[in-house]
Amino acid sequence: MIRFDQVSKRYEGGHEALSQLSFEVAAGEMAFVTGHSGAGKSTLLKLIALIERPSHGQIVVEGQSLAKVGRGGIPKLRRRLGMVFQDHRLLMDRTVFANVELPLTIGGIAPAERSRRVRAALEKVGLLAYERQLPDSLSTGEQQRVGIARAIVARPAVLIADEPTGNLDPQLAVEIMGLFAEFQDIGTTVLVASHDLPLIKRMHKRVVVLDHGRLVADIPGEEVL
Ligand SMILES: Nc1ncnc2c1ncn2[C@@H]1O[C@H](COP(=O)(O)OP(=O)(O)OP(=O)(O)O)[C@@H](O)[C@H]1O
Repeated sequence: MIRFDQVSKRYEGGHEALSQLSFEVAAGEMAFVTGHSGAGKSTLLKLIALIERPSHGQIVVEGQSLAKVGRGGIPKLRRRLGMVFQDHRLLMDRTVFANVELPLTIGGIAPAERSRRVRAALEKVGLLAYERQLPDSLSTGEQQRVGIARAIVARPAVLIADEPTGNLDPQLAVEIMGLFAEFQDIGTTVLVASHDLPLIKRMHKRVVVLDHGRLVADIPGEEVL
């Protein structure tokens, strides 16, 4: 679960990127965050991942108040959190397998278990045949799927994604969103930032709308037509 309680964020020297934001995404729920460019979508996700800290208010992830997580506790929190970025941030000099394996290596998982889980994650995103390749030899969409495999390999309770389909063709974008919905089906809490309204509408999931850092609408999935 993810809970924001009266959260505001002001960047140093900047205006307020988020203003008194309150909402909750229940465990096992999937929701989209949308809004214009600069509305605060990325900021919201960065606060969940502790890439940024709020100026005011409280954020709780999986029952843990983030204000109580110090620098030293960040890796532990991130182990329960899968993160997908638009630019996927893969290590280009490592194989697909090694990229996906990374969170498990950091998490101290034994090699045999790591291999099993990496292959399961690659199979899930349809890339098992590419495990020995370098990311450069893959298409943009395939690289994005490697990023998703890396985000889910440690079976996080919460999956957050920032514009995960931003540079993909429409067909592939639909497939990627379908993958996120599958993770929700197995109990993962999923929060996806996207400005692709036609795609969001196809998914029939809850939509939280931001406008200049404020929550201006919260539409339940069954009302998303
Ligand atoms: N590191 C930063 N320092 C100062 N201001 C920032 C910083 N990051 C974001 N902002 C500002 O905060 C506001 C919200 O930005 P944010 O990136 O969260 O919006 P967004 O909805 O994700 O936009 P986009 O769709 O263009 O990615 C914007 O006005 C942006 O200029």
